[in-house]
Amino acid sequence: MTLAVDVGNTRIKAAVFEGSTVLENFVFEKNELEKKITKILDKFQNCSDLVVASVGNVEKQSFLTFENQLNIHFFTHEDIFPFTNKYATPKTLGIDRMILAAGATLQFPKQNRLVIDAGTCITYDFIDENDNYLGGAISPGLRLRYESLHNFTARLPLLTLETPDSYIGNSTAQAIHSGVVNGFVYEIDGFIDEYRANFSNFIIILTGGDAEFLAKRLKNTIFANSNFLLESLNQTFQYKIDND
Ligand SMILES: Nc1ncnc2c1ncn2[C@@H]1O[C@H](COP(=O)(O)OP(=O)(O)OP(=O)(O)O)[C@@H](O)[C@H]1O
Ligand SMILES: CC(C)(CO)[C@@H](O)C(=O)NCCC(=O)O
Ligand SMILES: [K+]
Repeated sequence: MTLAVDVGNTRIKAAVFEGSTVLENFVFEKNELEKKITKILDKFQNCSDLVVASVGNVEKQSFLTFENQLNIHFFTHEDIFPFTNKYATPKTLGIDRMILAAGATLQFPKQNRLVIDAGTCITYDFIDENDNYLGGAISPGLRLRYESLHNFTARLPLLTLETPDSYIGNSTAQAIHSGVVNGFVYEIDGFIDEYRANFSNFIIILTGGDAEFLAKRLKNTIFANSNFLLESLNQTFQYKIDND
């Protein structure tokens, strides 16, 4: 059994895997890390490996208390990945994006792949059919958009996610919901159209905290898998064991 842990910018997500099957999913805050992992390992005593991808400010040291219980693998740029990294600044590429790209490469061999992760930030990652990771885009996520409108203005209230009535927002609240939600959807549909115009034979993977909300609203029909990062972590770890 493997415990996969994804330390995002907002919260932590984890899953226990038996082979490629998820036994249970967990979501928690950074200050609960040690307590929650202790509880998970109490429940799943057959866990032999703990694998981590962290883009938050949680470092490897935070997991060392579990070192006598199981093997810990904290993914870094030094690991072996199933794609060729063509990013001009490979060392600054987020480890979450590398894991997503690895998962896409392993799960969908020999085709063009676009991974869209709608989390704190929206990230776009493109891996071509020859397994070259080319890059993509980073933009503010849904909640970040609501918060920035409020934080950087005097008069805009802090709202929480709501489906707008129309693209023509007829009040401050509706104008904000339209700007944030419709803007978000138009952005993603726009990117997908651009990729479709330039590449054939490609698959889109949509994941992240806002994936399900988003999937229903896109003009392009794509399948959402909120667990894709955790599944990819588990798979990339297996790939590492097989290829190291
Ligand atoms: N309980 C929740 N807490 C925070 N965000 C949530 C929650 N439920 C849904 N969301 C949505 O999820 C988005 C954040 O996504 P996610 O949880 O994947 O981010 P994250 O933990 O920072 O991970 P990453 O850094 O990998 O994006 C927010 O834009 C928000 O709209
Ligand atoms: C973009 C985020 C914040 C998304 O989680 C993360 O992947 C990150 O911190 N990336 C570093 C910059 C880059 O990927 O080029
Ligand atoms: K993200």
